[in-house]
Amino acid sequence: MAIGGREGEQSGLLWSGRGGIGVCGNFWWWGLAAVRWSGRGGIRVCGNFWWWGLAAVRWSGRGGSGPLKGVGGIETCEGWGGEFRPGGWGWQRWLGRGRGGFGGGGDGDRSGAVVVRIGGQRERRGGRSCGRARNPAEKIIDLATLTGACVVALGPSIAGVFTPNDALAKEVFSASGATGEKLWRMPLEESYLDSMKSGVADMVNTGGRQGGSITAALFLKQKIEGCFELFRQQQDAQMTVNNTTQAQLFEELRNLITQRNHDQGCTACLGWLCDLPGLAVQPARAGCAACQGWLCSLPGLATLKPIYFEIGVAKTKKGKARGHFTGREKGGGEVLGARKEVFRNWWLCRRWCLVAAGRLVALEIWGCGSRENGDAAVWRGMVVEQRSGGEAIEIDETISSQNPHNDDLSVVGVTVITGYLGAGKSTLVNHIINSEHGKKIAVILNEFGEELGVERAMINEGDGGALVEEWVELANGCICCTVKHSLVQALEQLVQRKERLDHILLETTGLANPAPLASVLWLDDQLESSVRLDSIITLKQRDDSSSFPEAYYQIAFADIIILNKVDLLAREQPEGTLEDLEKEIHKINSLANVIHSVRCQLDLSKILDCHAYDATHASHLEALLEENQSLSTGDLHDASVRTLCISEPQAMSLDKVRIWLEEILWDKKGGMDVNHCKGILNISNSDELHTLQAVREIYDIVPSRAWKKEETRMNKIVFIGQCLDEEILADSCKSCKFSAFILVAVDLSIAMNLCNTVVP
Ligand SMILES: Nc1nc2c(ncn2[C@@H]2O[C@H](COP(=O)(O)OP(=O)(O)OP(=O)(O)O)[C@@H](O)[C@H]2O)c(=O)[nH]1
Repeated sequence: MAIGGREGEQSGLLWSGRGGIGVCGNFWWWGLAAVRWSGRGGIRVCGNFWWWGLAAVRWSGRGGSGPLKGVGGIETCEGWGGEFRPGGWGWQRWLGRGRGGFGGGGDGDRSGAVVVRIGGQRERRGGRSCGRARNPAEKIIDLATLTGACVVALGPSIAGVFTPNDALAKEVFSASGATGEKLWRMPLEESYLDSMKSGVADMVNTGGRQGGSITAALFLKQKIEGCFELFRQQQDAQMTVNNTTQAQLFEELRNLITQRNHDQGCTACLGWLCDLPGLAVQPARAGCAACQGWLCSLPGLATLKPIYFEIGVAKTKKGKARGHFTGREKGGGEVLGARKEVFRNWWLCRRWCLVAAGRLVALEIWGCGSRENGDAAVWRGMVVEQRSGGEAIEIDETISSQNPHNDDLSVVGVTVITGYLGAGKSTLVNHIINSEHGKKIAVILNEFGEELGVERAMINEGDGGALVEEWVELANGCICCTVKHSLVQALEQLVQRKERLDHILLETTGLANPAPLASVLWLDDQLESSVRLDSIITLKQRDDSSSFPEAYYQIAFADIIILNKVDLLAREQPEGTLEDLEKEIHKINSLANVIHSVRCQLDLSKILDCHAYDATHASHLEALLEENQSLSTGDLHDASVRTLCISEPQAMSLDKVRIWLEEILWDKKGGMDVNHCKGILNISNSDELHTLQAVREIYDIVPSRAWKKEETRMNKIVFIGQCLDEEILADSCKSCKFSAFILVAVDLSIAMNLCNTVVP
């Protein structure tokens, strides 16, 4: 995107690309071999500058005397991408959308807008603080995969170019002519913006499948425009700090850190971004520059209070100062278990990304976690590092602030009740609310418009309706697609009630696919959300034919399957039918607990408070995996949904497991489509058994308990999905074995050639 410069100003060029933890963290740590599909833009930019040596980068933004022309900005999207947050995908889970999405929509990569936006601002700030480049970058080239839609349109060898600026297009095309890189100019069809209207965010981040790369580009354009004008106005006001010495700047940062009011920032940045001069593009109360209020207005996300986290500073052999993860809480004890892993990974990622930027930089580490006493907390540490290898300064003020919203941390379990048409969902809801359990239960019903009120009428809520604390009807669409936002709002209202609920039942339509619901409800423990996904229950009856794909998915994602109407089965086909049905279910999902019932009359302890997605629930998971030891693996190339179990005795590297899983879950390695996945892992250098859970592309690996002495340490993973290939899974799994050697491969890209050719 080109941003028009001021009169008389020499223009700078900013290369921008999105990076996330799956990308940059692994990338810098494990080498380029770990590059993920998503976020490659960031990698391209990193790669260019890394290849030539960071010393070559001139942050003046005008080429200067360095061999590279331009400025590289790898912006790491926190909050909206979820990738940088402790716990990995937690934020996305809440948002319930794809990678990097921060408007209300399905696809990711649009966070490039924020990348470009903040990147542009930071470059300006970087220039200012170094006292060199007073001009901002006037041209920005954002390298983005645009969710891959451009590859669908143009194939793998031609890159699409979107810009409203003909001069910049000409420049880029002349560079492409010189380098032999193939580019094709794509239209920015403004009328497509109509498909991106949102009732929740300022716009959705995707217009759907059609014209996917165009709507992605429009989204970027939309977000960038206006921002720079605002920034320019602010910059004028802030020029006074241009000549600030570095010592003053440290002081300035230190003051900002200690003085700011964290209640003003959102949980994406806790005011860090919005308070820094030049980054506050809008008032903090409306959200900071990182999320524009989108994250902080979501339920459950504005409930964290910050505390301080210790970062050590050491000198490298070359005398360069570098911060390092100490594993200690400031003034407190050791950070343990899941949090330690989470923070360590996050730290690695953040450190590398920002140090790689090679300028005066504030390194920051923060994240969400539970303290042992149950308080919600955000951990924060900060190191300010000098650009050219000078002394590092550790800022050691402890930051603490009270959180007014976080008095009650009890979490309400949500049971999703799904099942094909007429399978008995309402019968089960009826049974639950009419049973003796002493719980305050709310029911969320999802109905299509024409059925409005019918479902509710069919449920007998006792005399005067006293048995149900709250009814919420989500009409006019299926909960897994069109009314997902209403679901979030409904949950928010329910958990904010004065009187706490004990449980929420969510009855879907017969055609719902539970996967998107799981991604909305399955939250990170660290996020301290007020709701948690307790389990997905699927009602199954004999007549649910396998020819209905929804019925397949409902079984594949289920934690509990109620084989209902067994009275009819016994009456109509007494011999062997029940066993056959059970076998059929187990072929699809051998991890689910199958319960037989007549009119859903069953023991509630088997279906409520199952904690199927909790990190602490390892024993149940282990038992399930034990039963799956002898799974049949025949007939594996069949496209139907089925279960496959692989095991590997040797310890695995956690980072490699993540890379491996992401290739399977995100990139669909070997054409496999994994719906659901559970496992226990033997992680190298750890005495704890780790559990793995995945629903679609969302996954979680957490340490669960210490390995027992008498136990044989083992990795065992069960996959449920389509086109599963045991050979590919087992072979590729071997690549996760812990090894001290790392292969680093360097990928030269289109961006690399262009970067050296485009004259800013
Ligand atoms: N014989 C028999 N009938 C049952 C059983 N369970 C439910 N039914 C009946 O099956 C019919 C459908 O049950 P519902 O609970 O309404 O099923 P549902 O899944 O909510 O249906 P939809 O919302 O239309 O998808 C009702 O007439 C129930 O009385 C059972 O175990 N045996």
